[in-house]
Amino acid sequence: MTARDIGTLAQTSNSAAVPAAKLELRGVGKQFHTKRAHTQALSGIDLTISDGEFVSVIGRSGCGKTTLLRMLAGLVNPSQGQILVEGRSLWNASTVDSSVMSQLGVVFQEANLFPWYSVADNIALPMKLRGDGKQERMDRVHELADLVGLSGFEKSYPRELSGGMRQRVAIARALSTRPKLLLMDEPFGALDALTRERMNLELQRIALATNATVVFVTHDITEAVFLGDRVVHLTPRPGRIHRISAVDFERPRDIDVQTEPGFGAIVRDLRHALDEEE
Ligand SMILES: Nc1ncnc2c1ncn2[C@@H]1O[C@H](COP(=O)(O)OP(=O)(O)OP(=O)(O)O)[C@@H](O)[C@H]1O
Repeated sequence: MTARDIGTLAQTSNSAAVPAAKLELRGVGKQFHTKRAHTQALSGIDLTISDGEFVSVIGRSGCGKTTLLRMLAGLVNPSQGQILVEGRSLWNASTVDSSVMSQLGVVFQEANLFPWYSVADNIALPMKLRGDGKQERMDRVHELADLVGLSGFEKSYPRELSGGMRQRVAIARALSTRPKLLLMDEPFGALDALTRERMNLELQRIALATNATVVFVTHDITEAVFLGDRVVHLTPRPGRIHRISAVDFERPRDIDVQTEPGFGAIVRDLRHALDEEE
């Protein structure tokens, strides 16, 4: 057992055998103070996410979805509460624990690729930055290109790819260091409906193949329900968890699951809950 395992076990309530949750938020809140406004972006967020779980986050504009994800990604420090990744604190006051950070992969709405790097070099960049050798990087690039359906495009440049392909490069890059936790903020928001549907299927396949734990922010209720094991609905001012809906359909899910009455009922409930906020 490593020192880290011991630390993880020590921080669980039952040190006998219960492993720490993959991700745990305890009383997390965030205020922003600017010259013009004090905003309570999030308040009292309690959420426990288990290993391999896919959690979608939805809510109206301004309810704190991106702030939540940015805190999980180590980009914004919480004003209150604690974020634990496998029992280890991500933030120590305003300082982020880089050893916890290395377990995370992040994908934003924009693919944010380096235009002068090939697909392979974009995918391998996080590995290069942490000092992995060239052969290891090349092997991993081919493995990932295959996983995200980009085999044969390794030497292409971002400008030669479609929007969906660029997003797949971004996903491959985020997966390159084998993160245990994948954080995605509206990754398919800029794509057309059909491409988005295909990307949903791809992402589900990738999440199952890698057993990654995923936190996925979206405005799209159908996408949230299709992908999620649970859907967290945030309400604004301040951003709080309004409710959490479980989605129990078996995986892998086919797009046709969306026509099942049970699926429609979950979507309808969430839509009504969002409408009631008006
Ligand atoms: N850096 C910042 N400085 C000041 N206020 C901020 C900052 N970032 C976010 N906020 C405020 O915090 C609140 C939550 O913003 P956030 O971007 O997290 O919401 P969101 O749910 O992701 O919105 P959208 O769906 O429109 O992307 C908003 O009121 C926003 O104005």
